[in-house]
Formats: sequence, structure tokens, C-alpha cells
Amino acid sequence: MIELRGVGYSYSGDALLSDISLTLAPGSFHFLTGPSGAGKTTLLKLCYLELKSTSGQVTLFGRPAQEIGRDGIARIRRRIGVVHQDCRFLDHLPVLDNIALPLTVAGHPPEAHREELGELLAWVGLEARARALPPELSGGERQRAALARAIVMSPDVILADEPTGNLDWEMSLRLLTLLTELNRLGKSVLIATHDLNLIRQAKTQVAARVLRIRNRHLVAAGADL
Ligand SMILES: Nc1ncnc2c1ncn2[C@@H]1O[C@H](COP(=O)(O)OP(=O)(O)OP(=O)(O)O)[C@@H](O)[C@H]1O
Repeated sequence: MIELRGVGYSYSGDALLSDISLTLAPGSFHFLTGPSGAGKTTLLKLCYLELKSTSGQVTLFGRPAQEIGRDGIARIRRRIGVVHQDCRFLDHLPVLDNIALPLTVAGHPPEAHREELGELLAWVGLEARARALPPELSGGERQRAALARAIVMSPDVILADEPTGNLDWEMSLRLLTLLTELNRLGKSVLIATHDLNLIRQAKTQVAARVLRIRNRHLVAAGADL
């Protein structure tokens, strides 16, 4: 569904990422790790066309990135749910409206999806927080709301950038369980994380591939993970 072949990226001058090849097939589960500043967020952005690669080929759902126009990008983004590192909510809108925002933007009135939205809120355990404003949420609640918003359009691929950053272990496991449940439904999941314990735990639950960015390149992580 998402394929990178020999992809490179530089913000300016020096290459940050070089010769990156990655295939996110239906139902796959990947972790992306590497030191701070290695380029994990940048790599995710290349996967959902927030950034255009400076070399190599990115193909999304069978279409080469350079052939995808603005409308095509909007359509493709509905098939890719992104959980951003900083969650990015509209603080003046209640949680439920934030979660429903992708529906609203796509021209689907949220009222017509009340039942699905209710089920989604229940699944992430936020029924009681539907009318709360984002600044009133705990870190774990924010991350679960961000996950709910990322999947409200039923995407095929979920890209999560440090979804358990700043969460305690119990809440991290809860989030991981939600992501593995989505994977069991056939979604392709890619999680960028520093949390090696989370990766070890996940490997007891799903067949996950662990990739590491090292010296600008993407390599398979060692057997210890
Ligand atoms: N818009 C930008 N313009 C210039 N440099 C940038 C930009 N965004 C990121 N960078 C730089 O690119 C490098 C990689 O950043 P990126 O956020 O992709 O790393 P990361 O591996 O996700 O880091 P972390 O684990 O700390 O979140 C960093 O040195 C960062 O400062």
C-alpha cells in the first residue's frame, strides 16, 4: 500500500535519509526506531506525502507520488490515519468534534455517523469525555483521542509517531493493545518509538518487523528486539 524505493531526503544540504526502502503491505506491523533526530518523523511524513522525497520513488496505493495531485493527496490521506507526536487538537472544540473532524472535512455530517462515533469513543474508553475540551484531557486520554481521530475514516494504514511518549507503562500497553487490535482487523500499522520495552512487549502479541534508522539508512534491528 505504501512503498518507498531508494528514497532520500534532505531539509537543506546534508542528507538526513538515504536509500530508504520500505513496504507497508496490508496487515503488516512495523516499528521504526532510532536515536532522537535520526529522521523517524521525517520518514513518516514521506509516507503520507507531507514531504516529497528528494530522491527515489514513493508509491502510494499503486500510484507514484509524483503523479498524485492535490485532490489525489486528499483522497489518499483518508486511507492513511496519522497519530501525530503532538496530537494537534483544536482546543476550543470538544473531544467528540475533534475526533469527527476528518468526517466533517470530507463532507460527511458527523450527525449521520453518531452510532459509529459512539462505538469508536467506547472502544478507546472515552465515552465519558466526549464533551470535554482537549486541554482538560490527561496524556493517555489525548493519545487515545488522537488514535480515534486517526481511524475515524477507516484508513488502511495507521502511522503513529511516538504514540506512547510520556505515558506510563499501563497506558502504553493499553494503547498498544488498541493498535494490535486494529492490525488484527487487517490494517497496516507503523509505530515510530524510542520505547524498546514497548517493542519487546508488542513482539509477544504480533509478528512485528523492527526497523532502525542508523546513519541515514533503514536497517533491520538486532535480534535483541
Ligand atoms: N522542517 C524542518 N526543517 C529543517 N530541519 C528539520 C525540520 N524538521 C526536522 N528537521 C531536522 O531533521 C532531523 C530529524 O528530525 P525528525 O523529527 O524526523 O527526527 P526524529 O527521529 O523523529 O526525532 P525525535 O525522536 O526526537 O522525535 C532533526 O535534526 C530535525 O532538527
